[in-house]
Amino acid sequence: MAEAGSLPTGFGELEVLAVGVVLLVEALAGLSLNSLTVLSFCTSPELRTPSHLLVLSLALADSGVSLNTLTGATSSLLRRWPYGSGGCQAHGFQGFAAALASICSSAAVAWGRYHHYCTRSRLAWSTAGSLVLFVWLSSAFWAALPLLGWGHYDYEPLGTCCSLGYPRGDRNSTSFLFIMAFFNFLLPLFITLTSYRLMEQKLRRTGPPQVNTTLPARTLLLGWGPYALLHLCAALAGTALIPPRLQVVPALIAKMVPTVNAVNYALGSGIWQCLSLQRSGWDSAQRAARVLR
Ligand SMILES: CC1=C(/C=C/C(C)=C/C=C/C(C)=C/C=O)C(C)(C)CCC1
Repeated sequence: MAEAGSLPTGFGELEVLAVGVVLLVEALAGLSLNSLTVLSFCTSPELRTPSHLLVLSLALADSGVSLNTLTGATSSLLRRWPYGSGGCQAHGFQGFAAALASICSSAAVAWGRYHHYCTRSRLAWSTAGSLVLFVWLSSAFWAALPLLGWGHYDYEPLGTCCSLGYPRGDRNSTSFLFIMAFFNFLLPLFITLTSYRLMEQKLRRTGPPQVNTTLPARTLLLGWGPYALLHLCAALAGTALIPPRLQVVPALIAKMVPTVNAVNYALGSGIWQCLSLQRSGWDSAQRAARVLR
């Protein structure tokens, strides 16, 4: 990690500043859009349905990713990590748990939509609730393992954020990477792809589908795939051949996912519209009250 006030090796002054600014923009966009989604749920009773519960879980996970990004942005702008090694472990755990919850919640939303459009039965509260509980417990479980010695958390190349450390070429971290990636990336990606593919086939007969069936899987693949690729390269060949500047890119791409998700899921399923409809409802009620006074 960089000493206080000095630049991390491989980075210039302007680059550290640029990464800090990009992280700040990503964090603020992700936090504000996902807070809007959470606010819509709190204020609109019509959104309190089992399928929307899955979207709420995704918005909460994405808010967690954005909050983690905000910490990374502020320390990048400070050019040092001010919270010590305990803070690094806590930051790594929080960001990784939120990232896994986001990936798995996307798969849960995809399955929920498949259930909604392709089966005749309604999604029950107990099913949606158990799914959300499972997603969060499983994410916390996988994110706790590096704290317990399987895998590890470490500083990212810039030295101002912490995340899952690269495999060190030993069996411990390599086995963690492959098993974790199977359950938390490949499996959710498969569920997402299959659910939307089946939905497309079914809905093609009844007209164009009402939801975007390609963007969620693409977001998972393009948003989190570079992280997976970087760690895979590190496991197979080490990081000596990957320039530090290139190692920062997957994190910058992944931290854009909360914003893309908020726009796709909330806008696509009319969640923010509920908020604006309710506002206009309040406005007209207030206007009516003023007329009556
Ligand atoms: C290695 C690896 C992954 C790593 C994810 C990480 C390291 C996420 C960290 C996210 C953070 C810190 C977000 C903060 O805002 C994935 C994508 C699960 C896919 C499988 C391989």
